[in-house]
Amino acid sequence: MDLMPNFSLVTWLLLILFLSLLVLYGLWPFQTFKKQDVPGTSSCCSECFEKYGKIWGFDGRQPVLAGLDPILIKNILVKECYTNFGLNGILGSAISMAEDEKWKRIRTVLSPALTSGKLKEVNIFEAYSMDVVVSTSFSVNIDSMSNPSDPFVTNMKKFLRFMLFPFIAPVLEKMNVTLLPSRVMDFFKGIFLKMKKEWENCSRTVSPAPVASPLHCAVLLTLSDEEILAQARVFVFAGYETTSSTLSYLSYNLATHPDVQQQLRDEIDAYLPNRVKEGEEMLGLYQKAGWKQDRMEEIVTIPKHMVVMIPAYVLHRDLAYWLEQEEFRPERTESIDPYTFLPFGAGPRNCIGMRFALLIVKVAVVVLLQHFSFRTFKDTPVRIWDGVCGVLAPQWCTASLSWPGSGRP
Ligand code: HEM
Repeated sequence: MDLMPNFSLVTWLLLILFLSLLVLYGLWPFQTFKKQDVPGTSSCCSECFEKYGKIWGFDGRQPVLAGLDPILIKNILVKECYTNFGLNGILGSAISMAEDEKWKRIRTVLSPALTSGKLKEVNIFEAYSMDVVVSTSFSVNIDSMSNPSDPFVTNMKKFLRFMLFPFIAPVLEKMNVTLLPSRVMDFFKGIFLKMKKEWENCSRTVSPAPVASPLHCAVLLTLSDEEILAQARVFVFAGYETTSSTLSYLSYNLATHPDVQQQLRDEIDAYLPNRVKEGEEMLGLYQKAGWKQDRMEEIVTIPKHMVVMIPAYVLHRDLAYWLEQEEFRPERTESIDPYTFLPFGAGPRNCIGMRFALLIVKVAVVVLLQHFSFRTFKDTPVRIWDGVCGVLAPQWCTASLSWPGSGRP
């Protein structure tokens, strides 16, 4: 008796194709973490945590290892200097995408432009995030609040709508495709070429230049046109959303904590009775909460090219490191372990714009509090954070964020 069904050749081929795809995408990719006994999206055990510390994996075609252990974080961010996921095309030369020697060269050129000394020369008084970041990246002054239809503002918004899909980047690379709208990119290129001419003229005639733009310095140094343009774009991209959301969250916290707001205003009035002064260290945000560091008992081998993620949101709420981690407590000013508090990353590839961002935020808050008060109104939500961490640490991110074996309630 013939046990094989009487399928046509095409049906057999489709069946084989289906089974191969199932193995390739549905079964085989989910072995990476299981093989190493690392807790993954498909497995969870407190013994694994005790064995390796706070790490877990997201299985799939592109396995992603996530970790909260300060030793692991230090190794990745400092010792094994990592690279970000890549992008091709016009952003391929941006500092945040560049790798190895190319990154070193670009970082060396840009870093001096963002030292505290240089930042003092930048006019940031009209600033809020977009205006400041655009003026420092492209040396173009915009007033996005009064002129929302300014071509620079509209193109900026289109540019910022663009989302990054790290896992398809290699495919796009091969196809030489970029996700950024070319019309928007051409707009920025036009502005850049115009500005470059002015910078070159001004560097020959006036010294120092009227605007202390990082890109001005770059023009004077060694980057190619394509590289300078990529940095301008990425500065806007990296600097706008981050500083504006920091300001939004800060104003929310000040509105919901009127006592803290009053204290801050009193300090501002005491230090700056008449005018705004830049660069004062006024806002300390977190403190180390007297935690005992867990040690990784066993070594996990991280295969080459595996994506490693450090979920800062979860790290900054881990009860092992922070007391009352959900509370806005600006008086947390004690020394902080650099690897459990990573608002600007750590190591050689940390945020190059950190000082600049802090300056923008501090000056904005000082000016605002000298003139206004932040208040809640009846629809202001009491909690705005719920729901994020379940995505980042699915199995262990419970309401109390306590980890197996973390030693804290
Ligand atoms: C509150 C505001 C900001 C926050 C929270 C922030 C945060 C960060 C973090 C966490 C990283 C490291 C990312 C990683 O580890 O891969 C980073 C990198 C970077 N940031 Fe910021 N940033 C802010 C503002 C800015 C500003 C204003 C600029 C531009 C002037 C900027 C430019 C960059 C660049 C170019 C990198 C990549 C550096 C490299 O790869 O060498 N950031 N930022």
